[in-house]
Amino acid sequence: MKITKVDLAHIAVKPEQYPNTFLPEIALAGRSNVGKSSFINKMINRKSLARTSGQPGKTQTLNFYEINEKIHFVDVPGYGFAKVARSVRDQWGKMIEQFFMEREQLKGVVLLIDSRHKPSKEDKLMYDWLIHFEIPVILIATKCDKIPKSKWQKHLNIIKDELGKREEDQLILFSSETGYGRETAWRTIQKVI
Ligand SMILES: Nc1nc2c(ncn2[C@@H]2O[C@H](COP(=O)(O)OP(=O)(O)OP(=O)(O)O)[C@@H](O)[C@H]2O)c(=O)[nH]1
Repeated sequence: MKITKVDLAHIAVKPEQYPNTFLPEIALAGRSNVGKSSFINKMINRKSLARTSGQPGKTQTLNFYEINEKIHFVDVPGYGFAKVARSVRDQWGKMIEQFFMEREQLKGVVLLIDSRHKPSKEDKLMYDWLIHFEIPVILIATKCDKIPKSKWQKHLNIIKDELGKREEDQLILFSSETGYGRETAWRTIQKVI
């Protein structure tokens, strides 16, 4: 996928602030620190449009990135970060749920899982929740450069088994360091939209 234009087009915390366009939207969800911002940056070939850091829990709003004037990536706050106050987490939960359930332009959710670890309880809840609400889901196993290639299949199998992955859902190994999986991820996203 050739990227010609990217803008951080909108930042929203409530529906009145969602962009007033009909572009198809793909949301990015995952545990805090899973590599969501790095995934976005790699997909759009930018070093740091989406902010990355070693500091979990920094994305607190719905961030709409407009790509090639054709699609929005929507970065949502990561879940499972204990240091964020409970009241704030509850607010994020409501904001994300409302967006996922009510937004007509939303065509699917990319759910990022750290390829090194077993999916967490929250990863499983999120996956089941998306299936329950019939939202198409693409699974991305992040940071695969951190495990030896000989163990990739084993780690993929663990993710599949732990999540109870459905046959029809794609599970794609990805590295923001090397760009591995980028083309497959774009192809899959284009199919979903
Ligand atoms: N080696 C390696 N490190 C990665 C990769 N993706 C992300 N990281 C590192 O993991 C850390 C977290 O990455 P972010 O992209 O900021 O994670 P995030 O999910 O956006 O974090 P939140 O905003 O807290 O939700 C950073 O130190 C990244 O450099 C990857 O594919 N390979």
